[in-house]
Amino acid sequence: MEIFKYMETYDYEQLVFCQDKTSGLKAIIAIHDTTLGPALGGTRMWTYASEEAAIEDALRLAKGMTYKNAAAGLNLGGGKTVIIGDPRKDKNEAMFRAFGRYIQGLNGRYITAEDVGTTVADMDLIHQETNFVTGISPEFGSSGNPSPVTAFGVYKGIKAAAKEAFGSDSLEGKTIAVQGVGNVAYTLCEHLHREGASLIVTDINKESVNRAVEAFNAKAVDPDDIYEVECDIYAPCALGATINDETIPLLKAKVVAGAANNQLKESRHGDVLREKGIVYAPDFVINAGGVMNIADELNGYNKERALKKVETIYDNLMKVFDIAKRDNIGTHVAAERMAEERIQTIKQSRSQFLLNGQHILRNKQ
Ligand SMILES: NC(=O)c1ccc[n+]([C@@H]2O[C@H](COP(=O)([O-])OP(=O)(O)OC[C@H]3O[C@@H](n4cnc5c(N)ncnc54)[C@H](O)[C@@H]3O)[C@@H](O)[C@H]2O)c1
Ligand SMILES: CC(C)C[C@H](N)C(=O)O
Repeated sequence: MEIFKYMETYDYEQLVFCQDKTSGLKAIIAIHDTTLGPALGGTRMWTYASEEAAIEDALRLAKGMTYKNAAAGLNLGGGKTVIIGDPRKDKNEAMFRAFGRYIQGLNGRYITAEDVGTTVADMDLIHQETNFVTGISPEFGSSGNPSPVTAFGVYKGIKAAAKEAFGSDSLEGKTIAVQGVGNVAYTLCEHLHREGASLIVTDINKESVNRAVEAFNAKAVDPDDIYEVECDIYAPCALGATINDETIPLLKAKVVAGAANNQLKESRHGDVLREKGIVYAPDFVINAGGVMNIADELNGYNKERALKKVETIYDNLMKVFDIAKRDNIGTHVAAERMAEERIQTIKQSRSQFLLNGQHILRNKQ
C-alpha cells in the first residue's frame, strides 16, 4: 500500500503510529478531516490479519466518521483508532494509559470513544492520561456507553426506511433479520420487539444468540444463512463489507438498515441495491446516535437534549431519500453529497483570516 498516495487520493490529514513495547500497544490513529472541528471517532481493538489491513481499516473508518459527523450536523471532524490485538486477551492497564498519552500529544485534534472491542472501562483508563476521551463512566459527568443510544437512533432510522419502502413507519408485524446481536443490536432488538416486529437473529457468538432468542422470542439462524432468510428488513449490525457481490443476490428484504459501519464493500454496491429496488439507509447516517450522544458531552452532558438530537436521524434519512429521488442517484451517494456540501459550505464561510480567534480589524492594544 502506498500510504501517502492513498492519503492524498482521499484527502487524509494525518496518520499516527503509536508503539509501546512494555504494554504491547500497537495503535494507529487516522485523522481524516478537521474542517468542522476536532476529529471525533472511536477506538477499535481487533485481531487484524496484517498491519496493512489494520491501517486500511483505520483509514476507512476515519473517513466514515468525517461523513457521519458532518451529516449529523455536528461541529466535529472525522478520525478513528485501531489497536492491533485480541480484546479478550491482550488488554492491560498500561496499554490504554500509554495510548491516552499519545492522544494527549495530539492536543485536542483527536477525541476518542468506544468502538468494537473497547469498553467504558478502557475509556476510563485512557482518561487517566487525557481529557480528550468521551464515553467514560457517568460518575465523571460523562454519558457512559454509547451503544444503547446508537441503538435508539438505528431504531428511528429503520422506521424512516420502512416509511420510504412500505409507506408506513410502523414495524408491527414486520420481519427483521439482524446480523450480530452485540452491544448495539441487543438494545435495537428490544425496541423492535416492543413495537411488534418478528426477529430473526444470528451471531458468531452462541451466547449472544441464545440471549436474544430467550428475551425476544427471536428465531436463530447460522451466520451464513442470514442473508437469504424471508424478511422485510435486513439489519447488518456486525462488521463491515457484508453488502457485496456474494450477498446482494441472496437478499429477500426490501430494506437494508442497520448499525454496522462501512456496510457496502464498495460504493457500487449501493447502486446494485438501488437497481434491485432495495431501500438502503446509509450506515453513517443511521448509526450516528452514539456520536451525537457523546458529542453532547462537549457541552456538559444532558441526556434529554442528546436523545432529542438522536431523533433527528429519522428526518436526516428522509432528507437523504429525497435527495436520492430528486437527483436520481443512490442513497449512499445522496448521503455523501449531503455531508460534503456541509463541509464545503462551512469551509467557505470560515475562510477569512482571523488572528488568535479575533477578527483582523480588531484594534490591538
Ligand atoms: N457501539 C456503538 O455505539 C456504535 C456506533 C456506531 C456504529 N457502530 C457499529 O455497529 C457495529 C456493532 O457495534 P457493537 O458496538 O454492537 O459491537 P459488538 O462487538 O458489541 O457487536 C458485534 C457483534 O457482531 C458479532 N459478529 C461479528 N462477526 C459476525 C459475523 N460474521 N456474523 C454474525 N455475527 C458477527 C460479534 O460476535 C458481536 O456479537 C460495528 O460495526 C460498529 O462499528 C457501533
Ligand atoms: C464515537 C463513537 C460513538 C464511535 C462509534 N463507534 C461510531 O462508529 O460511530
